[in-house]
Amino acid sequence: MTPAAGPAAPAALEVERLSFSYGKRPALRGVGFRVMPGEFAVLLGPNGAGKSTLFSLVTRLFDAPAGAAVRVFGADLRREPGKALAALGVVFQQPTLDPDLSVRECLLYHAALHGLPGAEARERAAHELDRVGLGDRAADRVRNLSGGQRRRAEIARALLTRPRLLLLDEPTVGLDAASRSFLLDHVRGLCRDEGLAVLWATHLIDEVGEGARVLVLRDGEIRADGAVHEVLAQARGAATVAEAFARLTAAPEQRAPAAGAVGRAA
Ligand SMILES: Nc1ncnc2c1ncn2[C@@H]1O[C@H](COP(=O)(O)OP(=O)(O)OP(=O)(O)O)[C@@H](O)[C@H]1O
Repeated sequence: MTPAAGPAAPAALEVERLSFSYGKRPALRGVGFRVMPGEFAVLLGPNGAGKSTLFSLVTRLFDAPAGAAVRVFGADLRREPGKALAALGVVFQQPTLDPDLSVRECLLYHAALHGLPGAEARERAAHELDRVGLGDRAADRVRNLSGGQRRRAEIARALLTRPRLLLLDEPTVGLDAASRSFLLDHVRGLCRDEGLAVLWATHLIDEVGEGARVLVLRDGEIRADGAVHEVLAQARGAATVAEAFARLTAAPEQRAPAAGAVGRAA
């Protein structure tokens, strides 16, 4: 499915003038961007760029400072937090499943916290676990699952409440190639087939697939924003995403001057 929104439809996520500091250390500086329904948006940034801080603000773990705006499907996070957060699913960077519970129990507990009636919760849990290939592991304790299986269970859990916007903070860290590609395919399929909007934070360039929207974040600033070909152009005509990322995230003294003086990276 292509992004289904017409011109009047609100963005799934709209962030404006978002700044945040830990004490005197700025982590985000005037960040602004949108993610549209059905869009797979990759928030690409090196360690310390501000990705997790951004997630903490969008999920309201931290309050955004006055002057900033975060809207989820048009609902302002500060004025209508219940409405904004109801549309949101999140997979945090640190795993949050209880290792002593079974996979099914983890999902049902989450569903109960969100007020889903028992029968519906059981049906949705079974459906989501099937979709990530864990239907036959529902009764297993989380501690007996591999890292990749735990991530899949976390995604199944995040989808129980049928969010229209899913945030994933470096969901593939520590996973092997097969597990990474399974997760990417599953989530991209949800964007394409169900119109889910996704913000996928990573520092792994190869997770930017075809058709992705790319937001490059460094030192708390958006350095580039657009489709892959637009980001290559914004990086002074880079040939690859890797080259664009290297240029856009280089320290100031390493940035080559514009106007043709730049050679192609290997
Ligand atoms: N709780 C905190 N207290 C103080 N400084 C923090 C805190 N959390 C993050 N920072 C700082 O804020 C900046 C942004 O960090 P953040 O964790 O948001 O980046 P990130 O892009 O998620 O990095 P990574 O890829 O390493 O997880 C960094 O300079 C970091 O040291």
